[in-house]
Amino acid sequence: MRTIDEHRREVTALLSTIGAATGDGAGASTDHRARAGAAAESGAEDATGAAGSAGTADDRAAAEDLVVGAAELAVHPERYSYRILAEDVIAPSSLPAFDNSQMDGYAVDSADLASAGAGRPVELAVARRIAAGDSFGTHRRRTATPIMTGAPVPAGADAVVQIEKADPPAFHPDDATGATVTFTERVSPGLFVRVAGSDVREGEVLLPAGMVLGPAHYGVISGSGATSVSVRPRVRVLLVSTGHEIRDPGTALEPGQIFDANSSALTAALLAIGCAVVPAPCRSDDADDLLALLARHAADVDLVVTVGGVSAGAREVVRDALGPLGVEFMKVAMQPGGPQGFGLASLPGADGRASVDRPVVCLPGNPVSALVSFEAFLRPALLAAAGARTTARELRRGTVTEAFDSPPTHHQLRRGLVRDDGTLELVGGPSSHLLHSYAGSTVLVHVPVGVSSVSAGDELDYWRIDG
Ligand SMILES: Nc1nc2c(c(=O)[nH]1)N[C@H]1C(S)=C(S)[C@@H](COP(=O)(O)OP(=O)(O)OC[C@H]3O[C@@H](n4cnc5c(N)ncnc54)[C@H](O)[C@@H]3O)O[C@H]1N2
Ligand code: MOO
Repeated sequence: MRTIDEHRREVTALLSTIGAATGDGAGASTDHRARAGAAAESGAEDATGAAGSAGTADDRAAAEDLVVGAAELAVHPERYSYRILAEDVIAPSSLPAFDNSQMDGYAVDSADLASAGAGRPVELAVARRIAAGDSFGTHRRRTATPIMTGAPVPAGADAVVQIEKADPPAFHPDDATGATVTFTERVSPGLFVRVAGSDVREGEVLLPAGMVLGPAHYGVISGSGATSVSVRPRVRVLLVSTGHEIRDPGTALEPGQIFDANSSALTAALLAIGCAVVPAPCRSDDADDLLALLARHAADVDLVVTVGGVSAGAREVVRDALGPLGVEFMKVAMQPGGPQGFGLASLPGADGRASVDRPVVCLPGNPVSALVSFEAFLRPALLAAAGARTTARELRRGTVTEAFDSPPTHHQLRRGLVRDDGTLELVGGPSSHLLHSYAGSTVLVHVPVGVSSVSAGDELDYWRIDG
């Protein structure tokens, strides 16, 4: 039996072949594949070796150009979710681009206020007002220049005094003549001046390759004046949930049949990390039916994920169909999610076309097992394959609120919630059919191998699953 870490490493190594292994070119558009070296370049674990085994991957684009702008984001939101930078973005300009005021107030030369203090007011003549958007002005000594937040600090001024600290503590009207203002505090040079380049300098790395783009990233891209960035193509996943008992929600069930939960759950999980998903359930336990389904779709995807049909039943459609084609099945010392399979499979082509090699990952069919397996293996491996800088969820430690048993031969992943006081509350039992309990959870709590009982107050690792 293998450990969670061993299995994750092997699945990660397999998925690092995405692009390289799909070297037949069938159905591939050149701008839609990750290149062979992509995962290796981004530091994916064990990415060497397996990558580069097929020669035609280099002619596939490793990146797509993504136009960045509010209108595009609003009109095509699907293009912008979970995009991963293909290369470093270099800052085309400094941020801020020029020295500007952090406050509404008066730009001054700090030397003019050197003698100011309580009972020692310094009175300055009020100069012409500068607003945000005005061009660079010049500041004369022994004056105070009214300046608004974001306006360029005029040459000759080196500090800004907030309007609240001035006397009077409000701006004079535009048309006031001969106005003066009084200050009773010294100021240090640089006070409330946002210096050009203090956030990022022109030519520096604005965002590194592998960054997953979110609101602040899109903002800083636009704020620096860039209009597009280079992102990784989405990894295309064929999702095959299996079982002759599963039916589409909305249809009538015969006795013994159940609605398909896994297709929706795994599609959502894959979309959430930026994959393009082709859901194609196989409602049959016949290996030939599954192979025919794979033949129809495999050439158009980078990865096949199956769900169900991997345990020890009399007919296990996934084992039966894919075992002979190169997929290995094994048990991981994890509960739920014990039975697993993966491998590079030589899949039949449609309509007599040549077979295609595709990485295949086989998850167990119990819905909680499938989602936990996604969390433990598929998610990190796919993120590495897609070139993400961070592939692992952040591990935290928390104190559990109740005692429970755990199988000492297995890692156990229990579902739970983090209470307001930071303690961990378990949700539902350990069984892998309890999908409703999973839906009410925000964390997975890890009980390591070797632990047979946990007491209230014990500390365990956990990670969030709600983001
Ligand atoms: N004799 C043994 N039996 C089982 C073992 C074992 O080691 N020896 N392992 C158990 C464990 S652990 C798991 S997990 C499951 C894995 O089974 P399969 O991957 O073969 O999955 P299925 O048998 O197809 O389904 C299991 C369970 O989940 C339900 N299911 C399947 N697909 C869906 C779906 N799309 N939506 C909702 N529910 C689904 C299915 O009806 C079954 O109840 O095997 C144990 N057995
Ligand atoms: O290990 Mo299974 O995945 O409990 O249901």
